[in-house]
Amino acid sequence: MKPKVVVYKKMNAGVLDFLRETCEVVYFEGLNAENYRDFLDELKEARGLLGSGLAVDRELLDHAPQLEVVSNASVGYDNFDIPLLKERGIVATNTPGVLNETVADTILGLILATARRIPELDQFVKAGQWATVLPEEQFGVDVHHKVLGIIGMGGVGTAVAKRANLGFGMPILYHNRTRNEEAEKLYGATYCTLEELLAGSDYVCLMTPLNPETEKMIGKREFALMKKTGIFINASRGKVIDEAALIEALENKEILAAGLDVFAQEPVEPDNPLLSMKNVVTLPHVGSATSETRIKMARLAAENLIAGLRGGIPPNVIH
Ligand SMILES: NC(=O)C1=CN([C@@H]2O[C@H](COP(=O)(O)OP(=O)(O)OC[C@H]3O[C@@H](n4cnc5c(N)ncnc54)[C@H](OP(=O)(O)O)[C@@H]3O)[C@@H](O)[C@H]2O)C=CC1
Ligand SMILES: O=CC(=O)O
Repeated sequence: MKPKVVVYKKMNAGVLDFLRETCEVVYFEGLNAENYRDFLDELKEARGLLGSGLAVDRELLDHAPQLEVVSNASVGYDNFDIPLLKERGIVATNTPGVLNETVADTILGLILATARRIPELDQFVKAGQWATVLPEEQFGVDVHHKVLGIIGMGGVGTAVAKRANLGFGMPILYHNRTRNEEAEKLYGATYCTLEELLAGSDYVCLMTPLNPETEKMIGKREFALMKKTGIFINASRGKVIDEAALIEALENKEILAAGLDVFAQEPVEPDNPLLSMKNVVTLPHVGSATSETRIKMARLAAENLIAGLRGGIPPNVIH
């Protein structure tokens, strides 16, 4: 008998067919108030769960007594209660690697858009306000050859360093808990403390996972350490920063601008002060959102799920 798996996120048809070769798939294109009860009912006999973003915690797991594998179609797994999954012997997996280049493209887009004020000037032109040669107050700042600090030089961080260093001639500072020799050798990245990075960078790019150790790791003290001309970029998770402290730093002109793909609450509340700041460029958590990359992530998530259900060690098991 094929193992029953529940997919709770819109999936590419080819990936669903691939899953159906070995599994009985119950498919929810998305979860909402109407179908959530049915979803919980389906979990009763599910041996696998595949999607992203849903809190896989005690409340959910209590509805899923047969669960063997939870597979995220994302690299971040802050939605998983890892200690509880371990306690229950449930294998957890994610999708690192396949999205690095796409997310790095998005981050370079945020850096350029913020520094050169592209969305703001786009609005200015479209509103018919371009009447004369632009005054200096509307100029941007250079990106090329400025110092980029990367907090979290992992898969995505290294792909950002490659673009910034080889393409834009940017010297790279980075901070991790451990050294990244590849980034040092290939992109001349210099390892430093968090404080040295914040004080020495023109652009600070945050790319760590969200976990109890990193939650609010960037707050009032850290923004105060940045240059007044510094630009802050976050594509990790909104809760890795103290969002109120970022708002304050921008309001008090302690930093110049910010580019954000992620927020403490998603979708972001319409009255969040960040949304009314001209010097803040926002995206709706789309770091990896190209069709090509999302298919690769879905396929990898499906492969992880199947490997786990077969009793093997999936390629991307979370330890
Ligand atoms: N906006 C989007 O669409 C996307 C967001 N993400 C987010 O970005 C995160 C990173 O992705 P990815 O690069 O693939 O992950 P990796 O695991 O490859 O890299 C994470 C890096 O963060 C460092 N790190 C972890 N903990 C700390 C800490 N306490 N202090 C300093 N550095 C730390 C790690 O180094 P070390 O262990 O040595 O400290 C590592 O270099 C994901 O977990 C996800 O939350 C990822 C992809 C897309
Ligand atoms: O946010 C996206 C991810 O893959 O993590």
